[in-house]
Order: sequence, then C-alpha cells, then structure tokens
Amino acid sequence: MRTRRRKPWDVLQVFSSDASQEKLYKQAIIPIVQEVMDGFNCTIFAYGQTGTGKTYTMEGGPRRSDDGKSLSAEAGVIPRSIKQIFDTIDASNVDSTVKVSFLELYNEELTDLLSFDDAKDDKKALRLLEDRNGVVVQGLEEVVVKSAAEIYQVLDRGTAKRRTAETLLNKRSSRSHSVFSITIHMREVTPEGEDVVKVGKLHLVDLAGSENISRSGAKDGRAREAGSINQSLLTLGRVITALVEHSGHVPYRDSKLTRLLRDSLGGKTKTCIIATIAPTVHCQEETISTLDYAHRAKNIRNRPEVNQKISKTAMIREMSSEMEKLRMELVAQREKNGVYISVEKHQQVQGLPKQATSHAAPYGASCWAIFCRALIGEQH
Ligand SMILES: Nc1ncnc2c1ncn2[C@@H]1O[C@H](COP(=O)(O)OP(=O)(O)OP(=O)(O)O)[C@@H](O)[C@H]1O
Repeated sequence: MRTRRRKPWDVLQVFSSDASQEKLYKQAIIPIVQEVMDGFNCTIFAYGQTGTGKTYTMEGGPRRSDDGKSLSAEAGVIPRSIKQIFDTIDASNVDSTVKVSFLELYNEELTDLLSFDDAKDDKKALRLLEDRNGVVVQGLEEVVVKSAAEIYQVLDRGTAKRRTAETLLNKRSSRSHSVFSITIHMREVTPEGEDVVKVGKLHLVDLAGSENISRSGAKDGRAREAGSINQSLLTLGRVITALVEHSGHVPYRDSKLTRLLRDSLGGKTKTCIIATIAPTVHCQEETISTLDYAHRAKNIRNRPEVNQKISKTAMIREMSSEMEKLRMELVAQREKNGVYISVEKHQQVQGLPKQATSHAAPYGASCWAIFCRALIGEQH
C-alpha cells in the first residue's frame, strides 16, 4: 500500500491498548468534571469505528467491584464521573441536587432511555424544541439521584434499553448514538449573604460506529439504519467543517444529533473528543478518517462561559413565570380558544429585541481537547 507523508495529528495524549480505565480517567477526564463542578457545561464525545471501544470507554465493564460498593477496574467514564461528582459534593458538604437523563438517537428518532412509560417495551419518542435557553428535549425524564450507587441502577436500566444489532465487526455493536447528561445544582452563599445556585452540566456522548456500510456488513433494512447513522455523523462532520472554515451557515438543523449538541459545537461548552482507533493495517483507512475528523474539530473556537449563578429570588420568579405560562397554555387548550403565547414569545415573533440574559465574558481560546485511545486485538 502506498503511504503518503502527512502532518502528525495534534492530540493531547494517546492511550495504548493496555492503558487502564483509571489512567484514561485520571489524565483526560478528572479536570473536565472539576470544571463542571465549577459551573461550566462540558461535553465528552467518544468517536470512532465500530468495535474500537467507545462504549467500553464511556460505560466500561462491570461497574461495581466484588464488595458491591467501590468501582471496578473496568468502570468507564460515566460511572467514574458520577463517583467524582458525589465525592466532591460529600467533601465540600454543599447542598446539591444531581439530576440525570439518558437518551438515544436511532434512525433520527429520539428515545428516552429512562422513561417509565414504556409498558410492553414501547420506548417513548421525544421531540426537540427550541426555547429561549436553546434546544430542549420535550418530555425528557430527568431523574434526581441521591448517591453514586443510585445512578448505577439508572444507568443499568438505560443501557439495557439501547438498541443493538449484530454486524460482522462487532457482535454487540451499538447502532445508535447515546447521550447521558448529568446536571448539578449547587447552593452557595455569596459574601453578601445571598443564596445563589450554581449549575454545571456534563454530556457524555457515545456515538455510533463511524465506518462505512459495506465494511461493517450491514445489509437491507440495516443498511438504511447505517445510512441514517452516517447521515448524523455526516452532518456532524459538515458542522465541524463550517465552524473551522467560519462559513456563514452552519448546518446544525440538518440532523437531530447536531441540533441536540449545538451548544457543544462552537458554543459555550468545553468539549472533549476521545477518538477510538484500531491501529491495524486492515483498519488504516478508518483510523486515518477518525483522526482527521477529531483533529479538525480541534480548530473550532468555543466560547465557554460559567453558567450564571441564579439567586433564590430569581429562581422562584422564573419558576412562577413558567408555572403561569403552563397554566395559561392549559386554559387555552381546555377552552379550545386558541394558543397562549407569552409576551416574550410574542415580541420574538414580532421581531422586537429580546432582553440580554448573559453577561459573562467569552473565552478567547479554543476549548476542545482531543485524546486518542487505541485498541489492538479486537478487530477481525
Ligand atoms: N481498552 C480495552 N480493553 C479491553 N477491552 C476492550 C477495550 N476496548 C474495547 N474493549 C472490548 O472490545 C469490544 C468492543 O468494544 P465496544 O463495544 O466498546 O466498541 P464500540 O466502539 O462501542 O462499538 P460500537 O460502535 O459498535 O458501539 C467489547 O467487548 C469491549 O469490552
């Protein structure tokens, strides 16, 4: 095979096949979770060819050790982040609430992996809506958890529901994208004695396999499925290109994945990609494509901002206005006399300027961290 001379890929660190889950977590993820606790929104993507260890990196093997309490050596980024979050909360004795949600994107359809409404295993389909704070997933279940151990049960429930299908490359290959989100509300008292709430958010994204359809052996109905998965990844690639090249139009709206993760792509979030590869000759093409993809993303300039701290009074005011809006919507629906539109929404529709809501100064530098994890021996 002819090899081209090319520039090296700019990744922060390469983890070899025998690097432990603990090593990857300590060196790549701990600082990110710390930033979440400081009030930032952060996103970690696992991106790569099927069977190269994305799910292993994010979820890992058995989450608890034999004693049933501590983490097993195989535990991945999700359980380790959860443990770090609760350890930090316990050590600082801060009054906090931790909420999690878990969704799946499969064939451009969003599903709540934590919904209880799914008698007979019918997964609840979700819709994406735009509101003044960005994109929201309508009706997504947010589960309040009180301890790390409780989150493991939630995670187990969700992972069991993820759709999987067999391909030649990986028998239990996940054909869907999944997003596990953790939101932490932390109560603080300012030097002036005012009660405020600091919010941090962490999205942990396990993307579907990036390989092409013929290589993975997907056929017939499954080819359609693979096509749709590639459509989402293709749009993700186009969004990255548009952001890197500063194009006027960024095609976020072309796929649900990019709509959903819009803020993590050129937005206010700090973003990390773990590119998983199988460095064998057989997978050379995919490896190059994965590393090119991740490398390009590094040139995106994010503008991370600490989430604004919300005072108790402001929070109560916001919740009251939300309740009032819902009440008016309900009345309008019951009386079937039209649709209730809030003053703010009406002004938006009329093209009147919206009141500014954020005052934080934007960061200058790119906030993308790229890591690479290699897996040897699992590919065929
Ligand atoms: N670093 C590793 N050490 C040990 N085993 C690993 C490692 N990475 C992956 N594996 C194993 O390799 C197999 C494939 O990994 P995994 O399911 O995580 O791949 P994937 O990239 O998520 O695939 P898909 O795209 O189909 O979801 C699994 O059996 C997993 O346990």
